[in-house]
Amino acid sequence: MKAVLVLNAGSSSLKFALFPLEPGLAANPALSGQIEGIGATPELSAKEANGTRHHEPVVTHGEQGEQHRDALTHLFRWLAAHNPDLEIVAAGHRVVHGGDRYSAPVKLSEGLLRELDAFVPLAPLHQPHNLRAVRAVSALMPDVPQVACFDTAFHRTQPAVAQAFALPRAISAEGIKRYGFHGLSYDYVARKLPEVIGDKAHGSVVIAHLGNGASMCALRDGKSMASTMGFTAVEGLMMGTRTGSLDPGVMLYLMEQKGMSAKALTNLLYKESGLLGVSGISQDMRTLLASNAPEATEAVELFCYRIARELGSLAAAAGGLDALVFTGGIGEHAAVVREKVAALSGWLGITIDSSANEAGASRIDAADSRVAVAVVPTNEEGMIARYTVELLDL
Ligand SMILES: Nc1ncnc2c1ncn2[C@@H]1O[C@H](COP(=O)(O)OP(=O)(O)O)[C@@H](O)[C@H]1O
Ligand SMILES: CC(=O)OP(=O)(O)O
Ligand SMILES: [Mg+2]
Repeated sequence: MKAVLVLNAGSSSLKFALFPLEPGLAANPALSGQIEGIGATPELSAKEANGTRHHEPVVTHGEQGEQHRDALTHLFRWLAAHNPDLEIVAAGHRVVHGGDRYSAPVKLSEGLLRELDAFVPLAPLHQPHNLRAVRAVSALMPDVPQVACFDTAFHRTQPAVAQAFALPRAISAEGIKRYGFHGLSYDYVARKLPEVIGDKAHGSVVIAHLGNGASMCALRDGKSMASTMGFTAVEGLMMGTRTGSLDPGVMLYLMEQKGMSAKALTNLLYKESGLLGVSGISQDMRTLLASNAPEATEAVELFCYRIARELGSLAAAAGGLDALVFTGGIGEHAAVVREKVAALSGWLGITIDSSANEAGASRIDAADSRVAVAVVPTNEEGMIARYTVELLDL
């Protein structure tokens, strides 16, 4: 089987999928899964298209870089053992940051990798791991062409005003601007949307990608007009462990009055805040929804309130609101979150049908809702496979 391997490498996980190279490229992979717990007790879990599931431990050694390399080596051996006729013809990667220069996927080379290394400080939770996976594939399969698919690329259609900070020109000229992320997800959902909401997909739309990382995007005619994430993936919504937008004065105060270092602040903003920090219980929405603790309820309320606030702002950027779309692990599965956001957004013309919402339907707006409300499962891996095949002309 000739196949495209898709990799989405995170700090402690490596998500993978194999898309058979067939005419029209299958929307669903022959196999998908992840190695989780890299750095602790790594485990591979995978699911075949026919529903067969696999689980096994993974042994890794050494420092972080070597552990990721070991995890990939394990994955390649495992893939070959389970698919004796497998021929990986290309690898497509999620690379979170492509800066200002890349508004489309590109073929990877040594030179490009060095260029992308420069964005590591801008996306510390993602970029180093994304690039490490590319280098590991180069080392293990030097002849396989690789493609970088950027989370930032989809947002390069935004008007300049949506990408600007009110900073002195010299600083802005250095590339300190709003980039936006989760673009692979927005692109996939935007292409799927006409099937779900018809012509409204070409109007003013807001998509809420609510996963571990969470952001929202305003679109007009399927193109990004604005996003809640900015220079880094910490701006905007409250997330699993990230603060989202925070008065910069809080950071100055913590540095000047509390002597907090840049490293400690980075940890605070990226790893100790959000649902985890506010609840003091968990970063996982499922755990919080199942908890009776008032702190868990408060964290969920704040999460939904922030989404509703940003929805008003993005409707302004989109010049109105014809549709609201939920995606990502929370957006797709947490009916309570959708219900709460809708309840706060009645003023925009949003009313949802509670039973459709609880049943997990793809259209959840009530008959008298002016705004269409939809739930569209995202498929970042499928988008990467499609980009890779198109770019390499496979
Ligand atoms: N059935 C569910 N109900 C509520 N939340 C869910 C459900 N399934 C997944 N989630 C939440 O989705 C989030 C993870 O989203 P996902 O998009 O998978 O994350 P990632 O950004 O790591 O890809 C977690 O907070 C998880 O609790
Ligand atoms: C950009 C970003 O936040 O990604 P993730 O949701 O995978 O953390
Ligand atoms: Mg995600």
